[in-house]
Amino acid sequence: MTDDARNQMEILAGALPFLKRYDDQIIVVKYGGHAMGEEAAAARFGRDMALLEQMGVNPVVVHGGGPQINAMLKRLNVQSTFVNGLRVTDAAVVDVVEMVLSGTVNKQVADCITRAGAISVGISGKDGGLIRARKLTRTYRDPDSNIEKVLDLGFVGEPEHVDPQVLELLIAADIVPVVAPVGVGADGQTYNINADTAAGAIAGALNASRLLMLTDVPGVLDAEKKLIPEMTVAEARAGIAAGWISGGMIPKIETCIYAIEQGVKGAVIVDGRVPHAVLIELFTDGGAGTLIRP
Ligand SMILES: Nc1ncnc2c1ncn2[C@@H]1O[C@H](COP(=O)(O)OP(=O)(O)O)[C@@H](O)[C@H]1O
Ligand SMILES: CC(=O)N[C@@H](CCC(=O)OP(=O)(O)O)C(=O)O
Repeated sequence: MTDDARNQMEILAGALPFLKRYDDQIIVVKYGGHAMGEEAAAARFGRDMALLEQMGVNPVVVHGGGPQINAMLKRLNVQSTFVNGLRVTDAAVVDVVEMVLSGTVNKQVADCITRAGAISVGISGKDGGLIRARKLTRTYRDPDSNIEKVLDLGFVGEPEHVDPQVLELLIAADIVPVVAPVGVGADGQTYNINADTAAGAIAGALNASRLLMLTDVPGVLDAEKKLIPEMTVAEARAGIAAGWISGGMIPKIETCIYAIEQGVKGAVIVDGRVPHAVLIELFTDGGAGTLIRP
């Protein structure tokens, strides 16, 4: 037997306790638009999801697509801005968001997993009554008048109710579900939901054992830009208040906190650019990225 073969078998044997831990468990993976990157990375992600399924773990993918939406808005000459990491979404923008997320991106992600040998089906939060949404209302304190005001982000939604039945049916049939973060209101209005928020709500409704947030940074970085391997909910909240956690990292951290409060056992922010980041996180002692804990 060669050294390579022996190493391979050692790695496989080392993964055994972790395989037992995650056997038949649901792992929700948020696959960010920035993490999708080039074709080779997407193919690798597809293979990792197919491998998890083969190992008896049940991955559920919730994807983003912020950069992909930006590119399409630019092509169509439609303007949009962000406030606290959320896209201000008017009627024209929501049409493009739905087209890109539920269309191109959703099908691409499911296809990567299917081509890697699993069966994957892409749906949006509008399918099977998965995500009923309501308009997101946020308040902020106006610095000039010091008065609390309502922030209107247009058709940005938040999950009001998640019915995981359609996902449970797919999981029971050994199909890997891929979800686009688009929801529908009681009145039929389509809402643009931040993908992190959607992933957290789905992880909570499915009682997932892990929520993994794949992005394009090594994890949460401190004020000196050093990776924080582990942080408490209180420390994360302090980082947002102090401002060294900002932009797109805010909905990510808030989602991790929400998921933990819903009973998800661990929420981790992982660098999706690192090859096999999900497998390293799940099947090694050291893990990867930043673990948020109660
Ligand atoms: N403390 C922090 N640690 C790491 N990233 C941060 C932090 N504060 C803000 N960010 C920003 O958050 C971004 C990740 O969020 P986002 O761009 O929305 O990712 P995704 O598209 O993967 O959801 C990083 O690229 C970084 O610019
Ligand atoms: C309300 C809101 O901001 N929605 C996001 C949905 C996509 C997303 O979250 O994509 P990433 O995970 O790649 O950032 C948006 O319009 O960009």
